[in-house]
Amino acid sequence: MASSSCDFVIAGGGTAGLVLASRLTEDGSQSVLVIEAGADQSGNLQVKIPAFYAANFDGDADWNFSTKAQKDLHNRAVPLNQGRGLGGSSILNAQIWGPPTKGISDSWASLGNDGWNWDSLRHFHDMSYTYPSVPESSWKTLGLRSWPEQKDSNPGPITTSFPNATHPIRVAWAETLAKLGYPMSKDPPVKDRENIHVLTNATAERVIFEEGSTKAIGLQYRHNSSTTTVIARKEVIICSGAIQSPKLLELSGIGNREILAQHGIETIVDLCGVGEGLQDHLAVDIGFEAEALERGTLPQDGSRMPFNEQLPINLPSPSGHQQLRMLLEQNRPKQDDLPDRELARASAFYRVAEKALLDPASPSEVYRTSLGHNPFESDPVNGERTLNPLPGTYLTLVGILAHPTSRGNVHIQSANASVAPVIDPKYLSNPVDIEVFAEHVLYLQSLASSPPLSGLLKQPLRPSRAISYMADLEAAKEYIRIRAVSMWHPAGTCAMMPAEMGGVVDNHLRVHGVENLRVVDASVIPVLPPANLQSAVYAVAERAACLIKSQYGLK
Ligand SMILES: Cc1cc2nc3c(=O)[nH]c(=O)nc-3n(C[C@H](O)[C@H](O)[C@H](O)COP(=O)(O)OP(=O)(O)OC[C@H]3O[C@@H](n4cnc5c(N)ncnc54)[C@H](O)[C@@H]3O)c2cc1C
Repeated sequence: MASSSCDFVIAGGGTAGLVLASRLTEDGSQSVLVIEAGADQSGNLQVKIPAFYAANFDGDADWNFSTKAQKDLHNRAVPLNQGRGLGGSSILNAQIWGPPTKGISDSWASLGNDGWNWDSLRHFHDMSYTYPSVPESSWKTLGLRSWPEQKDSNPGPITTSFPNATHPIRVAWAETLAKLGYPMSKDPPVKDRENIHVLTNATAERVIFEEGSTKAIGLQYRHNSSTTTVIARKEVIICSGAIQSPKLLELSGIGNREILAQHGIETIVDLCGVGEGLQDHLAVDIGFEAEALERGTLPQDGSRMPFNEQLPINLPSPSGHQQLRMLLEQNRPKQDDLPDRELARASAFYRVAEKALLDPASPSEVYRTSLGHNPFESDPVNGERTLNPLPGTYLTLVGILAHPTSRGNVHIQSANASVAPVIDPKYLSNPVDIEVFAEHVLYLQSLASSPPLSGLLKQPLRPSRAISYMADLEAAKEYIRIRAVSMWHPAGTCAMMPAEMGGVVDNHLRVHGVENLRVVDASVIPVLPPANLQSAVYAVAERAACLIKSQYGLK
């Protein structure tokens, strides 16, 4: 077993891992090694163009995970694609940017994480991205009431923009802007630094500890069919994502003692929260046939197009709130069902969800439109994975459950690092979720019947599949059970919370009971924001870099 050394070893060159590597190497005296299991896909055009994101599914850039059969989804196993390659899930994702709400950011602090609230995180959101400047004349067409001036924005490395390229006019618009010299998003020039080392196609297998202690001193990884170690002079930082960071901890002897014993792994630290608290956003779509649209506005060939609008919304009717209050009370985690530590964690999460769901100013669902219909999900009736596009033009409305109360887990099923873990999100296991979701999915039909949208859709409404005609809440629930899919936002499996509440890392993202070991990625996010996850992951990684730099006095 050969070995080398550097200051920081990062296990996982994904979204969070690369932010950390980039920030830590701003100090030229520090050396960082990134170990990434996948390849460098930066030359792959399908990775760079948002509309192609699903084209990478099932290939080399995808771990191609699938959940355990989900009882409340008619025993379906749900595909849970995750990015495998430099950039991690950001190389697969649809590049939608949606920073979290203030309420959810503040809830992270309420779970015992000092310093993790909206006021303190806002700076780290700003550090990660720059928003586009939008002239007032365009606010209306973009659905904006107002837009801050760009001079108020920090120049973060990720340049966000509004969707384009779906209509010839928008294409021309983007080309015109480029010709006029407006900047396009560029990768920050980090790759050429001498103190950053990136090893692709290398899989981290376990953290190495000082003999007889709980101090992490390095990482064992597999590269080119041989096993190698690297010594971390300062820290090992696990950034392997919400599905595989808990796996790496368990393989290293950190986790629930009973689970480790089942696989013959010696316990270094008994930490029962590892792999627990798994949460994810479920989504359901209904495609409606469209009419009276100019040729070219919607795709004629049925291909899937990028999402173009996102609208967070609360429950449609006030009577829904009364029922919701009762439902929430009836389904609180109960002492009889759970051991003490699990009850503490489940109750803390539930309180956050209750507050968010009952807050009329907070969205309980996020709605989206997508041009075209959605042929790539499995057919709920015959299970076929790829459906033929339907002739005609379609607009798909998508509903995403913003605050799931159900929690699941992910654990190893073998001590062999090459074996995938068992992923059990327990989708909809808390009855609150299906009730809230069904009400919103029914509301999608009301939205489609409301002007001016109704004027663009064939009336009476003609959904893309017969099964999506929904008469009532019960029909909507059935539709959800056969059709809901993951939005690919797994989080919470190494939650930032005190150990006595079932947390895995402290508010500096250090693993409880271990020296020189941190986790920095979606797994530490204790409660999902109601929107897409990546902006929260970037902010977490930016903050982690700041905490680490300050601990070691780095530039
Ligand atoms: C298909 C898809 C679409 C999405 N769309 C959006 C969207 O439009 N907007 C949005 O905001 N969010 C979206 N997301 C979510 C977002 O991309 C993720 O939440 C975010 O990228 C997670 O970042 P991370 O750093 O936690 O993990 P990742 O970015 O997944 O990084 C983990 C990295 O660790 C590597 N790794 C794992 N195990 C090992 C090991 N043992 N050794 C070495 N390397 C290892 C992986 O290969 C990967 O590169 C999407 C996600 C997916 C999968």
